[in-house]
Amino acid sequence: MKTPATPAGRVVTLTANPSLDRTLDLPGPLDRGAVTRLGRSSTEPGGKGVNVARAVAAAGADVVSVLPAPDDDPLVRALQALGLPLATVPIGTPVRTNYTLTEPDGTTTKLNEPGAPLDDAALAALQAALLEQARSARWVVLSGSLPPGAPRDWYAALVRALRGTGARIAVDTSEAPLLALLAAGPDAAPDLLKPNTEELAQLAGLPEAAVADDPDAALAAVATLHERGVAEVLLTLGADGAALSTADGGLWWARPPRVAVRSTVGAGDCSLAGYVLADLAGEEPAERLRTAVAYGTASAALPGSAVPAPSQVDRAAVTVTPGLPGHPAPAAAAPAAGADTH
Ligand SMILES: O=P(O)(O)OC[C@@]1(O)O[C@H](CO)[C@@H](O)[C@@H]1O
Repeated sequence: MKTPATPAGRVVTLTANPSLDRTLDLPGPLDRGAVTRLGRSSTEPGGKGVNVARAVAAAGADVVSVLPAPDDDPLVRALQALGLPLATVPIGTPVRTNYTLTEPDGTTTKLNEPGAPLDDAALAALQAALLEQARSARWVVLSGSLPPGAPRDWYAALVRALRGTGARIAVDTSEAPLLALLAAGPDAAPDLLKPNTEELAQLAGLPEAAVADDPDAALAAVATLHERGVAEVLLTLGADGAALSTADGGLWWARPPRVAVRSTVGAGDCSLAGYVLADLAGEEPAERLRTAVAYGTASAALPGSAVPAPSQVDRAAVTVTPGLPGHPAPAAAAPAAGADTH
């Protein structure tokens, strides 16, 4: 496995619903109804696109994070302190706070607020800021839930508007915005979609276990995404790593090493960042997948929403094989390395 070249090209991320991520470390299993004395707690800038941007920036690549927030919001100040290039659209409502409860065995519980509502003017300003930044981009990453006020098919409208820029488009979302995106037709299909098994099941109209436990069902659901115009599907599989399926028939599975999981929050975002970084470095699909899983694994070993530096990412420890040989069911109970439940 050769050392990847330096990533070349600009990445733009959109986080329409950013967050401050407040992580509460529980001393034991969550005791519902009781008073718990907390150990460490911390607050980090978050939101899926923000996490992708932070990981891309940590790798030294050119990135800008587009998001709505008041100019003096703690999220903006935290990202400025990290030196992350920002294109913010000012709004009047503070950024939401999302809560993460982590238990000593790695179990992670997320409590996400709905987010600051965006009116039509804010949505138009956000789209304009995105298109302006995307003009010089190799990749545009649209990530996370949509805030109150955004139409559920907004990502579809953005993909259509972005097509003229020539940038490759990745989308990572769930529930209604995901369903609306895939229902919108091939002209709204992103180049890359990053579902986890829960999101793939939402798309297939099946319970999660039906695709998580049955590779044939998962592959059938992925095939329908290609039929709807999605070129590449990066399917994150939690403890089992990830699979990459390409519209020209390529299929690989990457298995992570086992590591002690601190927090799975942001592991999927870091996987997506790794994939994009490898693409910017000119890597072939199987190596893009390897890098994605290495980044997701490194993220899961870090606390809260922390993103890994390249020195913490071990690509050589990830095994990539064609197809889905001996595909085991993802661990249902205990989260493990690379787990992507959030
Ligand atoms: O509510 P959404 O937008 O679906 O997800 C938001 C969020 O859970 O995603 C990130 C982890 O992927 C966190 O930084 C953030 O709190």
